[in-house]
Amino acid sequence: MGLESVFWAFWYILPAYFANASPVLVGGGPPIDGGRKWRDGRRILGDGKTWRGFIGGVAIGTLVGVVQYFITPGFYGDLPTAVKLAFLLSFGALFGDLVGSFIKRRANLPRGAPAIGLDQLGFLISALAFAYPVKTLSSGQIIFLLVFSPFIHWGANYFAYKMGWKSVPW
Ligand SMILES: CC(C)=CCC/C(C)=C/CC/C(C)=C/CC/C(C)=C/COC[C@@H](COP(=O)(O)O)OC/C=C(\C)CC/C=C(\C)CC/C=C(\C)CCC=C(C)C
Ligand SMILES: Nc1ccn([C@@H]2O[C@H](COP(=O)(O)OP(=O)(O)OP(=O)(O)O)[C@@H](O)[C@H]2O)c(=O)n1
Ligand SMILES: [Mg+2]
Repeated sequence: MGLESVFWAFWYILPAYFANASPVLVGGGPPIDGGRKWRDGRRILGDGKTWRGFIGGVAIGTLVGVVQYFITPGFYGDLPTAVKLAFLLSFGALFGDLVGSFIKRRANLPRGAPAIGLDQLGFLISALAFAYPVKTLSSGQIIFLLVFSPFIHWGANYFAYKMGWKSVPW
């Protein structure tokens, strides 16, 4: 795959990356599940999934898309398309993150426990699925993102851990 095609794949997915990373810095406050438990007696989502993180992440991811529009207008077509795409990528990423936590809680994993695969790819697959109707990538670009995103995710988490933003490096 050409370098240019790799660049556009990252450019496309950037709002989802920002949406996923932002809650670490802007999250906190009341949890989305309101502290409620599922029928198995464990939390529905857990204290790691908050309204502030979710809404803040969607807002930051969407804003990133707007900034991207002004840098490369041709990539999106027009501003409403850029907003729609960035919103769907961001919402999709954080929705996928919630589904991941739901699955982790059902598997009896405590908040913050690593779930290899789910943690690195859940948000990405969900973001790609939500954004699909507006604009999508070639299958080669999607495979590229699926292969390389886990490394970037691990790198970003390690960085956030070293910065003291996260208590665990995953
Ligand atoms: C403006 C505000 C308030 C926040 C901006 C948030 C921010 C700093 C965004 C950076 C966006 C970005 C390009 C992130 C990397 C991509 C990515 C996949 C991030 C996934 O987020 C992981 C996140 C939460 O983990 P979770 O899925 O378990 O919930 O981890 C939090 C990480 C950060 C807040 C720090 C972001 C990291 C950097 C700015 C450094 C990035 C370092 C690398 C990409 C290292 C590359 C390493 C390799 C191996 C190539
Ligand atoms: N919707 C969200 C998502 C994340 N966060 C914040 O970002 C941190 C890291 O996110 P993540 O790794 O996804 O959560 P975990 O704490 O690991 O919880 P889980 O085991 O459910 O993944 C969380 O602890 C929380 O402080 C948040 O406030 N709201
Ligand atoms: Mg985690």
